[in-house]
Amino acid sequence: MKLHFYKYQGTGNDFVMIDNRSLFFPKDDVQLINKLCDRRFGIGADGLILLEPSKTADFTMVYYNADGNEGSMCGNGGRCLVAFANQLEVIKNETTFDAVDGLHYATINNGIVSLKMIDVYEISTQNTDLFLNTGSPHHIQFSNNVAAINVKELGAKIRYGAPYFEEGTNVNFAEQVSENAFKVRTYERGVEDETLACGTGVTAVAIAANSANKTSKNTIQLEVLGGNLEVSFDKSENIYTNVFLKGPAQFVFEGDIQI
Ligand SMILES: N[C@@H](CCC[C@H](N)C(=O)O)C(=O)O
Repeated sequence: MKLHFYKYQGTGNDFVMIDNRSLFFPKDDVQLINKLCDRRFGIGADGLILLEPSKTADFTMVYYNADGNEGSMCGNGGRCLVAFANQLEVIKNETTFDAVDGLHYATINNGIVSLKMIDVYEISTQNTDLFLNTGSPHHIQFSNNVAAINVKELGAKIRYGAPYFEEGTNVNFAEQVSENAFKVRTYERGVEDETLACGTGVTAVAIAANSANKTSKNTIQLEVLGGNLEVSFDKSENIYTNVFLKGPAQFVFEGDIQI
């Protein structure tokens, strides 16, 4: 059987997209999803996303990590899915869609997607590091030189270590470059490697930086290996609301693969 797919990327975080409005895709086939994401034996991607119907919104996002397992929220994947829904003419320039962490509002203008993320109520500290959930769990370590870090090695050590163990976390290393700008490198759970960008990760870094008084700004620029993202939010009594993740989301190619 041939499977028609679309490939998208957002600041180098790349995704296989499937139009699953007819619900034909075998969602429990972990091996198949893992193979489709494999960069040698498949299409190659950090994750796979199904666009499905929704009873309450314009569409539903179902996200799988490259290892084939269903993941938590993916910020860059969500932004790419909005661009995909726009390409399929499911939406125009504005949408609300369903995802694993609830409803998301988004807009798309000239390839730039702005995606509303969940509110953040809780930020915990572990020595000098921070942990918070922006739809996916994120550990954040601030550093003076992220270029010098072995992200795969140190990221894996933190991801599998206490207090995360098997369930794990994504791990972000962040370096402040100005009052409102940070460089970020991320180890992604489920990819089990460094990716070129992570949307929920840079969202977590922006909020953590504000919470740790590294910046008083509420619009933060994030430089990742695959490009630039922007995160903005409102803050009141240590609660972060109206959190938006903004940046490019681009169609790369489409094709058929034998499965
Ligand atoms: N790349 C994603 C994060 C994906 C979620 C993650 N790997 C997990 O399930 O923990 C993003 O852009 O947010």
